Amino acid sequence: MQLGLIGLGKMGGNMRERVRRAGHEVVGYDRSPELQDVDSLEALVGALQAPRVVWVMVPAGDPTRETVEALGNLLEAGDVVVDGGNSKFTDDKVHADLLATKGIGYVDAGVSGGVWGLQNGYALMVGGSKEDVAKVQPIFDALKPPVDKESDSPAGEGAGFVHAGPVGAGHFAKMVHNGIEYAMMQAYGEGYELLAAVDLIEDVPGVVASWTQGTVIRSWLLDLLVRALQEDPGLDDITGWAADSGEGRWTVEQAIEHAVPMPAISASLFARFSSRQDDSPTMKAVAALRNQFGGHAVQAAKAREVEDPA
Ligand SMILES: O=C(O)[C@H](O)[C@@H](O)[C@H](O)[C@H](O)COP(=O)(O)O
Repeated sequence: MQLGLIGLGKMGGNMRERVRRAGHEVVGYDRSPELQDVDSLEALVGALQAPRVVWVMVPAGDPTRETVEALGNLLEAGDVVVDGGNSKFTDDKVHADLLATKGIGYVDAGVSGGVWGLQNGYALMVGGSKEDVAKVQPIFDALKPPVDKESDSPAGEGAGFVHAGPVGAGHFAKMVHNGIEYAMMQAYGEGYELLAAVDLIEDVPGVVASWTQGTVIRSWLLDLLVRALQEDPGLDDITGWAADSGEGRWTVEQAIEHAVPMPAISASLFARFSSRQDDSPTMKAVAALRNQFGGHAVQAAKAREVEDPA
């Protein structure tokens, strides 16, 4: 079948390639001329035969909203828009309702797999009506990981793809996935730090590597930590600064709304905020208070740099 794909960056570019390898025709648009197959959304829509499927793979928020709105003015009844970015699930109903006024369908797809997806396939968590999802299914089949017949996973054919529910369910499932991702990375990171903190352990990368087979905590993230430690055994080349793109915050927001206790995921989110502080105002206050009530020692701040009068 034909697919229109908007956004050909790290994710979209590889997805175009994977879908093409499965024998489908992909017409790609990106703002960067060196990546694009066509040079406008109008040209992309014009190159596809109805009913069209157009997959949006641009950053969440305004770029996705603007693209969906533009497509609403270009597509026609019976076409389907897929948002495959990391959009907040609450955006999906807004997008679906907007497109529904023109009879255009909408499917939200949480996509996991990062830069490895071209090789390994992309896990897909999908929301939308049965009818709209069915129109996109050949593309989902091309993108998803092949079912591993050797695997002992109890998921069987259910591994790597789910139609999780109506519009919004795909991005909600992906949001929770990412919350779990935060907490798992945090747990591996904390374990790594303790191993590295003691003289008793002489081969930290070796311990981590040994855990990748047979243990209860083996996982793909652990494999990636082994890889990172092979490239940079003491992680000396990077600083402990971690960004977040919103999914962890939305997961914790939902946990609060539904009174779901989420100590591990919320702690891992807050650890990222801490990672971006040079000097914690909270801990300054704690140190100041200990000093006030108990005369406990504080560490003097580094002398402020004196401005060069020249
Ligand atoms: O499953 C995936 O492939 C990842 O979850 C991916 O989608 C993730 O969103 C970004 O790599 C960074 O997310 P953060 O900036 O929130 O860590």
